[in-house]
Amino acid sequence: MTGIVVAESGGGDFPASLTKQVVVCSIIAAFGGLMFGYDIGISGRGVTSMDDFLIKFFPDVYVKKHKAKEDNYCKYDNQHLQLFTSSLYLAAIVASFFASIFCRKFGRKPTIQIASVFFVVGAILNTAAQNLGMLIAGRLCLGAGVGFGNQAVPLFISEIAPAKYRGGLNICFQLLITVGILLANMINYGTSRLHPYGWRISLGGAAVPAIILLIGSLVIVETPASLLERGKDKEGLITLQKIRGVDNVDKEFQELSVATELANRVKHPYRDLTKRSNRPQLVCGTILQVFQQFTGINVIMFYAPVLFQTMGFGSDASLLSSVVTGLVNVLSTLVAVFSVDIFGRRALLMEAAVQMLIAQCVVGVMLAEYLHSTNMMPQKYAVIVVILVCIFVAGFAWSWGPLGWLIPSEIFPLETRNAGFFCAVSMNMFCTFLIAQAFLTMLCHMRSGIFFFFAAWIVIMGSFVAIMLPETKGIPIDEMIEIAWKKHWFWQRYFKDGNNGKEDQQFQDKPEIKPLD
Ligand SMILES: OC[C@H]1O[C@](O)(CO)[C@@H](O)[C@@H]1O
Repeated sequence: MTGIVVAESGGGDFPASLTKQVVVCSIIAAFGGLMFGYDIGISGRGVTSMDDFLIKFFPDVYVKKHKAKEDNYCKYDNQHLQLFTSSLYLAAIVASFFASIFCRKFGRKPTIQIASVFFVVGAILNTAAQNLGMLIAGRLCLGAGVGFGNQAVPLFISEIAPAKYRGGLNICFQLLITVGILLANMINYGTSRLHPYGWRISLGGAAVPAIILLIGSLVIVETPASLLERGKDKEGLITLQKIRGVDNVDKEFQELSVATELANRVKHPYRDLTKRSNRPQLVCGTILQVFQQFTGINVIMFYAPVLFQTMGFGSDASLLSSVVTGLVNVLSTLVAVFSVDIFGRRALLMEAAVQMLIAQCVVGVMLAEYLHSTNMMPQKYAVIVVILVCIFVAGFAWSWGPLGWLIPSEIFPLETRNAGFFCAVSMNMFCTFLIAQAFLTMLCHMRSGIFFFFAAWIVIMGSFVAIMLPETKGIPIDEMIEIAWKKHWFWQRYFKDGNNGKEDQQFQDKPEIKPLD
């Protein structure tokens, strides 16, 4: 299996202008992120708090919700309801494994096309759903789309972007995820008044970006790296000239060829990944995804309306509050686009950890205080909780959200980058599934204590970053081992053998690249 091939700038003297081709192709591909975000926003934050939807598919929850005496914390504790949200992530884990193989064998473009077909079918099944089976089948299709999309889109964008713009473009994937969540929240707000089929419009809305992605994916280019990886050198050169907008791309093409050649020498990247010298990147890359999810962000993303209703808000106020947090999410992710290369990764992650910790603890205390005694939070305190939730979401959105994807994409050496990135993506999906499946039950049993549970995780992750995570800002990817890992007080011991930590002879000599005629 070959590795991801992302051209490095080396001296940064490749043609670096952002051409129309790159911008258009990136925007089209990023619709994969928008689809992912829309699916996140539509399920937990919307249709599951709509009565018409509950009556049709989850009548038990509907009855419980409207029982005056029912304990607020347990109103929505229903395994089927949670399965509706979390089934998507199970499908995504399985799909992303197959997607990683498909992506290497057939290219990024067909992988994105398959993702969009899954998205369209899933949206149709969900809109037309007559029973729970059909609903879950639709979610599974959407999950398969997420698996294929999330594996291919970040790769696709990274591989066509000029090195200088890769960081910013990479975060645009997360930015579109947040836009998708917000759009879904706004649509939910409108459709919740359309009885009895508003929820069908919400679920059907997913078909619009899916169709745009499907049509758009027919016109995007294949990445030069993927073409080279599959032996189509001439096509790779022509595509590179096309996306850079100049004829002279020799230097970048040469480096790309060297990188491909090196990556192609690795026959078992998954086995390689377990080697001692790859352990630091594997540990940090995957644990960041665990941490990203255990901030508790998806409690807000999936269940904010449920949470706000738990505090005594009406349905409308709950959905509106979700729109507000969704907007904060988008705007704060924009902050990350511009600040990540100025303040660095560690500073953003640590600052946000403190911010999120304070917000979680105060919300926990307020819920414990007011919901315990009255089963209904006074309005002015509920508003404070919404503001605290916004502070929490802002912290997440300019740190753990985008950096959870960016850091794993920049710390692995080329030859294990594909395998390493797959581990990170599937870990993200797995932890998202865990939270989606368990949250409502946890809320019922742990009550306001759930906020302290996530607060404890935030202490752990903040400490991990402070002690264990090297700074990667501004370091060229191919110098990451020398500058970031070998100088780190702890991780340096993994690179003691003096050959860049690579134990194989295969990496000792650089391949010679034959010129193309
Ligand atoms: O913006 C919040 C969203 O971002 C993600 O963490 C993906 O990076 C999702 O799991 C979450 O719902």
